[in-house]
Amino acid sequence: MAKRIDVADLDIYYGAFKAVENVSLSVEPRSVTAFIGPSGCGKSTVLRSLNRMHEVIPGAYVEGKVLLDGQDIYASDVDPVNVRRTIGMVFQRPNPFPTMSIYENVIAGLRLEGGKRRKGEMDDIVEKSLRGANLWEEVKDRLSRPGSGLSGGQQQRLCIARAIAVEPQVLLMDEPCSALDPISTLAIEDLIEELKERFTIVIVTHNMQQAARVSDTTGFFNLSAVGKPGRLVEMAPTETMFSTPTQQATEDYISGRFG
Ligand SMILES: Nc1ncnc2c1ncn2[C@@H]1O[C@H](COP(=O)(O)OP(=O)(O)OP(=O)(O)O)[C@@H](O)[C@H]1O
Repeated sequence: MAKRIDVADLDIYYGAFKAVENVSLSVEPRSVTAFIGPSGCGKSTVLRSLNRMHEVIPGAYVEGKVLLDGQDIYASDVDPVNVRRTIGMVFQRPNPFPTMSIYENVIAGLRLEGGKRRKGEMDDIVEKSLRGANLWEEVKDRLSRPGSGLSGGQQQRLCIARAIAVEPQVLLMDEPCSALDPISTLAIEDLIEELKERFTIVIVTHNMQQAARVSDTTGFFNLSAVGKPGRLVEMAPTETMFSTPTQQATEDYISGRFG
């Protein structure tokens, strides 16, 4: 079931360096939210703090709150591994496990969870996830071949299938199309449109047309100078952001005057 995210007064650090300051925002269930902004303003850092991936970097930590349907994901009794299962992530470069078959790639997350599942049940999950990622028709006759044998766009859809196989409630996507050609990019964008019926989606993108095409809400991040923390300047329905932003910096960025 898709869930909502509420972030309050979030500061994000890499050791002594405060990379992001004072972010508060909300993400509605079953919606697509895009984070845009110039390089280094902290989009990926904020994204990774939403499923506790940030803290895997030594010395990295956050202050503030991230709530998933009202539950603090940073509470002391919460297991970060569970958080990452509930809030899945797709990365910039497709990263299927190269020696694993397409089939094994899809169920890799389930295998990590342990527990016994019958072969028939696994087959169903593989088919459903690959269908969900719009990849089934292209790979159904070669499920036992290595995932690395697929095209870049297919590999990224395989990674999306792997992410949705564990039925997360939120899907975070960090520039999922930046390594893909335009046709594969459109395939992923169509897929995002379908996935939002089941998942809450947050996507970081450098491509403003992409943000305008796929998202319901857009957040614009910026930083006042190199070495200063990034901030969320403005967040609003995507149409509003691209037609009548309230902040000059947003207007300058979306009209291509900087970044
Ligand atoms: N592992 C790290 N260790 C230390 N500092 C980091 C690390 N990763 C990112 N940073 C710093 O945190 C700040 C925000 O980086 P981040 O990658 O989140 O920005 P971004 O907006 O996603 O940039 P881009 O669009 O270039 O990917 C930058 O100053 C960056 O140098």
